[in-house]
Amino acid sequence: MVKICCIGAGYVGGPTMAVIALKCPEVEVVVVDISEARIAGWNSDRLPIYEPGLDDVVRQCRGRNLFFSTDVNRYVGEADIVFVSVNTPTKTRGLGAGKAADLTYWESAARMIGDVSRSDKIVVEKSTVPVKTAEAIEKILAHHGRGVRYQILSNPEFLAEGTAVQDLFCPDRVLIGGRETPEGQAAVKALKDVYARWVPEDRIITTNLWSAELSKLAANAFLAQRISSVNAISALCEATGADVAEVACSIGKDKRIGPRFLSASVGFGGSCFQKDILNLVYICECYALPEVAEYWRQVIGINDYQKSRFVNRVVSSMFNTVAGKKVAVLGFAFKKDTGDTRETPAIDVCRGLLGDKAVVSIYDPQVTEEQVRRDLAMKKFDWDHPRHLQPVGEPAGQHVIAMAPDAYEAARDAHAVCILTEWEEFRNLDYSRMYDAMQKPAFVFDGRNIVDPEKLREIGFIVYSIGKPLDNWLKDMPAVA
Ligand SMILES: NC(=O)c1ccc[n+]([C@@H]2O[C@H](COP(=O)([O-])OP(=O)(O)OC[C@H]3O[C@@H](n4cnc5c(N)ncnc54)[C@H](O)[C@@H]3O)[C@@H](O)[C@H]2O)c1
Ligand SMILES: O=c1ccn([C@@H]2O[C@H](COP(=O)(O)OP(=O)(O)O[C@H]3O[C@H](CO)[C@@H](O)[C@H](O)[C@H]3O)[C@@H](O)[C@H]2O)c(=O)[nH]1
Repeated sequence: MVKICCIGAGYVGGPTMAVIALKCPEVEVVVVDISEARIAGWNSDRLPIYEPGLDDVVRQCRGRNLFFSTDVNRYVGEADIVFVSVNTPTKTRGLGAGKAADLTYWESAARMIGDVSRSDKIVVEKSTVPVKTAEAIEKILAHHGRGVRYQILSNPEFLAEGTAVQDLFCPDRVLIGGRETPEGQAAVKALKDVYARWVPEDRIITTNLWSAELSKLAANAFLAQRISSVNAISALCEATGADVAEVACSIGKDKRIGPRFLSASVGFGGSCFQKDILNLVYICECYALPEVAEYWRQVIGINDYQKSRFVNRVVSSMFNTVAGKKVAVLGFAFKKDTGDTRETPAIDVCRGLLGDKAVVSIYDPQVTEEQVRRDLAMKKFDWDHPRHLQPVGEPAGQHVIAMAPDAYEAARDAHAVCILTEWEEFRNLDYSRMYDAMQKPAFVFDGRNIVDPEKLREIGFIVYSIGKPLDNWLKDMPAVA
């Protein structure tokens, strides 16, 4: 029986291994983690991450050929194939701070593999890493000696949260990079055989190691660039009276552009886009390519601009002050169908509102009060460390932040509603009921373009929707930072 062990039971390690276990019943899959709480969660009825369809997959194979354990040494030692899916945060100190990937967890996992291995292993990079990381891990393992032979593969993950199970069942492609030696190619084949159990062969791409590593960073940079492009156009739409949805629809009809991933928003969030672009920027700088670095940095620049532009709209529309005013925030997760709040635009928007002394009332169907308080207290990039190692600052005060049990409670007595996550339930709220319970004039700031501005205006709201023709009220109040 082939034995697989995955180091890191997070958003990637957990779902990916669950699907491998489901599709390959003859393979034993063990997911290990240094976090006892995470592993306890995976072994319980309430999984540590919310992902549609995941409960069902885990239920089918946990205890059969899927196991979760904190006994890292034992299961790594026994495995034929070791996936490494640990955190690769952005460095906050020292060389490359604010850009470079912090490979502390990665390196400690590599050293541990070297320490406990007594049999040959294929080591698979699942984490997103800088180009040439495979060379670093080869060096670490080579120096451990003991006659154990290792093959390093790059097999980056492309799943998106909220659709992880679907993405894993039916990926656009699986990418496997390996050394161009007979041993390297044999390792590539061994991993390919695992995926080939359910992924059509023509979707399994094999490349050299560096192409695979770079493809992951490039894919995320391209995706994020699309969002920054449409968001940049959204600002111009507001200035000119064009409608960003109509522009996106028109340009998306061009097959060379395509219709997906063109929704203007309050900004992209999530654990990957910003981090991976910063990583790319740093690599470009290291290879003396400052123009290329600057090009990609601007994708993040526009994203930051979009978030602050949104806050400025809110504050300027409400007579340039939100001090003491209740503002309802609907949605805190970085996108719908996930409870993940890593790098969510809601953090920056809430901080901006709190900076202007608003009283913020938040409702999100999947995010807890504890998580919101941690997020608002944490410094930039600190969220990307294992939870029990995250440094947390002074939590935001009880009097300025409150969690509401539902959207109506959040909006009661509020001056404004800000929609920051595109949860389906926010499309179908009874906005008349909400309006009746709010202060007047009542505002809706739709950061996801999910409500019909005309219908809301009929109710009486003053409405701002990203990239849509502006309400007369807003035209008179330019949002200047
Ligand atoms: N989240 C995504 O959608 C996504 C998608 C593709 C790629 N990635 C990449 O995958 C990697 C993991 O991301 P994630 O979202 O799963 O992170 P995560 O924080 O959810 O999970 C990482 C886990 O690794 C554990 N860990 C860290 N060091 C360890 C060690 N030495 N031994 C054992 N366990 C250790 C942590 O406790 C944590 O549970 C990152 O490089 C990320 O960029 C993430
Ligand atoms: O048209 C769009 C599409 C997305 N977003 C936002 O962009 C962010 C990222 O969304 P998405 O890419 O769907 O989710 P992630 O889980 O962050 O997935 C991305 O990051 C992963 C981690 O590297 C990759 O594996 C995936 O392929 C890549 O899509 C979210 O805040 C979305 O709301 C928009 O604003 N407009």
